[in-house]
Amino acid sequence: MQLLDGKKISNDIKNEITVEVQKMKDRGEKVPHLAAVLVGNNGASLTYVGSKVRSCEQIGFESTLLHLEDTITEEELLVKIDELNQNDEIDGFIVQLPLPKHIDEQKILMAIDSSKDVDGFHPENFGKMAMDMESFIPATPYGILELIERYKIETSGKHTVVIGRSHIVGRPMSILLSRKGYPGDSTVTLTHSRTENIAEITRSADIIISALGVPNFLKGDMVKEGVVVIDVGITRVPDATAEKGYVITGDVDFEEVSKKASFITPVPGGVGPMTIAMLLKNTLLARERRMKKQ
Ligand SMILES: Nc1nc(=O)c2c([nH]1)NC[C@@H]1CN(c3ccc(C(=O)N[C@@H](CCC(=O)O)C(=O)O)cc3)C=[N+]21
Repeated sequence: MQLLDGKKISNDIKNEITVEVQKMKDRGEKVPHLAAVLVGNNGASLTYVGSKVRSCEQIGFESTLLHLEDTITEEELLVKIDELNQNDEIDGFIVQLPLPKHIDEQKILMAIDSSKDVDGFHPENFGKMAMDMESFIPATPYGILELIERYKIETSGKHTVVIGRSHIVGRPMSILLSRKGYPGDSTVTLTHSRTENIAEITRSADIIISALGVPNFLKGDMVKEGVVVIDVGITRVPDATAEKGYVITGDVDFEEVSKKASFITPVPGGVGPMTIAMLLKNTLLARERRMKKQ
């Protein structure tokens, strides 16, 4: 069994981006600028947005954090988004999800200028991705593609089983791995909460990507020998003995499944850090594309 070391690969990618930023500086060009919009004080969201901003500083990007009260109205938030759309200093921005219940998430995502949508959540980017056109690929699926490539995992003709049909991970992942060329050409099965006999399906999988959010869902008897397992789950499970009062737990029973897997991601240290690295990569791409247009 070999670990798919997201921590290490994400650091490699950050170092590669740092080199590109330095070249931009040397040429006297503007460096990439990422803005993050955070509404309210959700604990996990604060952690993630914090590490996005810190990563920007590490690699030499400019960053702006727009931290808004959870009492903000949808209309007021739309005004903030339009300001970011218009602001020429900002190359890309994200609106951290989930949003408070009184705000229509779809309406907000639709308001983001697609050329600054470094999360790749706007339907224009989703459609372009599905049609192999230039777009922003959502950071988590993009990070999984990078892991597959950098560990040279064969995908052509393989049976890939995706668990979970979210717009952010499962659905785009199923499209990306069935595209022509590498890392694609997979025969993809997209499974979800209504899937019957899921263990029968996962047992026939060469590659399993689980983005369900149910701790320790995938057990040893649900996979075949030699399977490649990518665990996107990151649930905070309360644990009084843990330093922070919780442990981050994946969808995969690592203890059992790692005994049969050829490759497997750890949680934490797998897909999570890759998500952040690919958000930075998308921001670099946004800057480069904007510069070309000028
Ligand atoms: N607009 C938007 N874009 C997102 O990309 C987005 C979002 N909303 N909402 C929430 C999810 C989740 N997400 C993670 C990013 C990093 C880690 C990460 O670095 N995880 C570490 C552990 C971090 C910890 O201590 O919790 C790891 O797995 O090793 C996890 C999850 C981005 N998301």
